[in-house]
Amino acid sequence: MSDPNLPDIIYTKVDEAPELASYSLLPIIRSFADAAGVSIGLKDISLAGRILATFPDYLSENQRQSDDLKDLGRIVKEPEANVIKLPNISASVPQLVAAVKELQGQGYGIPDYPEEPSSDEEKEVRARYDTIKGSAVNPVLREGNSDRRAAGAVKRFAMNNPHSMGEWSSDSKTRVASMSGGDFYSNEVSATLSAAQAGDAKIEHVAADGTVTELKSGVSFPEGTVVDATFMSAKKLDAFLAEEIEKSKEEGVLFSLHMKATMMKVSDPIIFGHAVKEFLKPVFDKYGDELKAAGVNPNSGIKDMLARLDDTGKGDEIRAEIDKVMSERPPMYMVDSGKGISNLHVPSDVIIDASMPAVIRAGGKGWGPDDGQHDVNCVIPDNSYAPVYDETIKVFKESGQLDPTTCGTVQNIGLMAQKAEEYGSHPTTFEIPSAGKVRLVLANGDVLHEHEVEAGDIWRSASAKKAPIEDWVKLAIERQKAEGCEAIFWLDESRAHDAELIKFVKPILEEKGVADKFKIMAPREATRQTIETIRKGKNSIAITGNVLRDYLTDLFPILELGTSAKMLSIVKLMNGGGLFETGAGGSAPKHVQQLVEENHLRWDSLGEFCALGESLKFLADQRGNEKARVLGKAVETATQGVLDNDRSPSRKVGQPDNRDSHFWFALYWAEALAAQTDDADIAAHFKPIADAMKTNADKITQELAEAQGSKADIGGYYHPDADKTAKVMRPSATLNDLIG
Ligand SMILES: NC(=O)C1=CN([C@@H]2O[C@H](COP(=O)(O)OP(=O)(O)OC[C@H]3O[C@@H](n4cnc5c(N)ncnc54)[C@H](OP(=O)(O)O)[C@@H]3O)[C@@H](O)[C@H]2O)C=CC1
Ligand SMILES: O=C(O)CCC(=O)C(=O)O
Ligand SMILES: [Mg+2]
Repeated sequence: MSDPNLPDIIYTKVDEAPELASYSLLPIIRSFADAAGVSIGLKDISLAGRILATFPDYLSENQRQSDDLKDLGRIVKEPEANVIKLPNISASVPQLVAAVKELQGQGYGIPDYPEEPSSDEEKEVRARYDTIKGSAVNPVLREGNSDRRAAGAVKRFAMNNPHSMGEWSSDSKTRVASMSGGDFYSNEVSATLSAAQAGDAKIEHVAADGTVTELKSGVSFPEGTVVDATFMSAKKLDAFLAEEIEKSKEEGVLFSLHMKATMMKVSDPIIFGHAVKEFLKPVFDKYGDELKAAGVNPNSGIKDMLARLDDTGKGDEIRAEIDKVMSERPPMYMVDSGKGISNLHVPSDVIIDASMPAVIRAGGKGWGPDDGQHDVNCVIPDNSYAPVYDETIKVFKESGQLDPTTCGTVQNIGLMAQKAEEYGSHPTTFEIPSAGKVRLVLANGDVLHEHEVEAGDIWRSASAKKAPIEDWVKLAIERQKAEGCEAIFWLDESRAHDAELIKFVKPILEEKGVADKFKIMAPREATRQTIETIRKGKNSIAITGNVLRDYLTDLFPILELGTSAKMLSIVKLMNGGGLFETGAGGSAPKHVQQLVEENHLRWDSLGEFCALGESLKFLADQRGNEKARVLGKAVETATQGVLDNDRSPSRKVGQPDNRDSHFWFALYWAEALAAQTDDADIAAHFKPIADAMKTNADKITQELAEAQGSKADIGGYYHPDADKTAKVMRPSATLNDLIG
């Protein structure tokens, strides 16, 4: 083994709801694994943890913490890697700023986040914070492509216990709006590099007067890399937004914007900022200078803007103007209508992968400022992937919503390894300072791509390396072979990047003699075809690029299972290790609020159970650890037990929650271990534990129930107090004794 100190399995410390759940679940996992000699390590990839690890020079000795993300980034490249990754916060600027403030309040002397860095020191601090911002963990850990699907048992359970689905009617006014040109889709160019073109490339801006400014150098492109470049025109974006705001009003629907400001951390907050400015245009026209002087950055949303109004010296006047403009605008899609939090308040509140499926599942309805449900104009400016939602909505209007009791399932094989596609585009995305050209110059001096741009345009280059692309096609072939069902490469031959990928895909399929088993279809056509397939009760495999991986693994699970939390999410690391992600959803901030207010945690850990089972099985296969196999098989039985006996958490206070589901999981796990005959020692160890858990089941669930109903103090949001949180999340003394 390359690293003798590597634990058998590494679990991850994260944020928000999944981290709260870990306080209860991880002690159970550790105690069971320990009995079978399987070691479980822990690495901190939480937002707060990453901030502290980035600023050791600002902290006292005992406050410092190791850079676990860096360690993990190394570990996932080792063949023995076996990591269970829970979802962490991909922080928007407001989230990052809030986390910094909380840590400062706890006595950590870290610097403020410089919104507009001017001195060298501020620029250095800002550069460090920029490494923490947005999707900063996944691109590092995902050194493999993605395989996401619902386990058979989970899908069967959903068919027998369907979630509610809103009804779609053919006269719904809900629709998707995208730009008619000038977007990333229409400006994209792409090429695959030859050996002569490989090496370190650079990106340059050439101003109208010929001045050349280097935007980025040392962008490493090995031979065979697919290199794209594209831009979104700021002018066309603004005109489009203005038109859609007007149209929403005329059509009597809610205005909504769906972006991925967290994962697409450079481009999407800028697009979000354009929407804020356009929606409040009269305010910015009138008070632009004052707002700028007060540090208002539209990319951070209306909430941040409101908080800074008093610093303008014209707080009341501007507030009145905002209210006036809002009353003239179409009603906005709300995040929390009760608290007046709109779609444009915080860039990370409405995240497209979760938000669009929610609208679609609800029959095309969103919440308006009047606390009522209405049809929505779903604005998704770029056309690269918007057609998926547009077509889903069209199909549902034509022939109704899906029936979860009969529909088949959509699995996904997603290209994401080694920062493929948009994941690697953050350092090569720029808001253009002045009109001119942007060009991408290769190591040999070739100008590979060039665009005429104007000030404010958003230019970006993304790339995908050859080895990950080939690995992705092979993974798709394996999966199709295992399932024998329809398999579609969601690639659009009229899109530059996709056309390059198709040049890789076709020869591999031919060479392996499986070309007849696969279709290649543009996202819109693939959406229709796939929905038709699953409507007939059959299954389909969607083989997609990185962004569609993200979108589809929320969209279809939310329609089929009611949530993406129940997905099995496996990343076969390219160097041989395994990364087992828990579910396909996020970190559910709403769930934390509920815990703090009424001590009920509705987070469903089914994703964690599935990942644990896979991780243990992988340990057994990879290293011949037969005790891990015994543990892993029993995890599957326990997961089935949680489903069969309806032990998943409920949404309402006073009913069993996340902690109850962990107790039942532990009981079923112990029973399965006691009952198995592959390892007598393990059976003997767990027999008394299983018996004691069963005998005390009433007492334990009683103790858990008594904890609910009042406020819970966990001593922080981004950096909760470990002792307080453990106390809240482990309220049953009887269970704690049994776990030991
Ligand atoms: N690191 C990662 O892999 C990912 C991180 N994120 C991050 O997570 C944060 C929140 O993202 P958001 O888009 O709101 O998505 P979430 O998936 O956290 O939340 C959307 C909704 O999904 C439901 N949900 C998700 N997971 C579970 C679960 N385990 N049990 C029960 N219900 C669940 C909840 O619905 P309800 O409230 O109706 O119960 C929740 O409110 C952001 O910071 C984002 O960047 C997002 C995706 C992946
Ligand atoms: O990397 C991110 O920020 C989000 C990832 C995500 O949503 C997903 O993988 O489903
Ligand atoms: Mg996602």
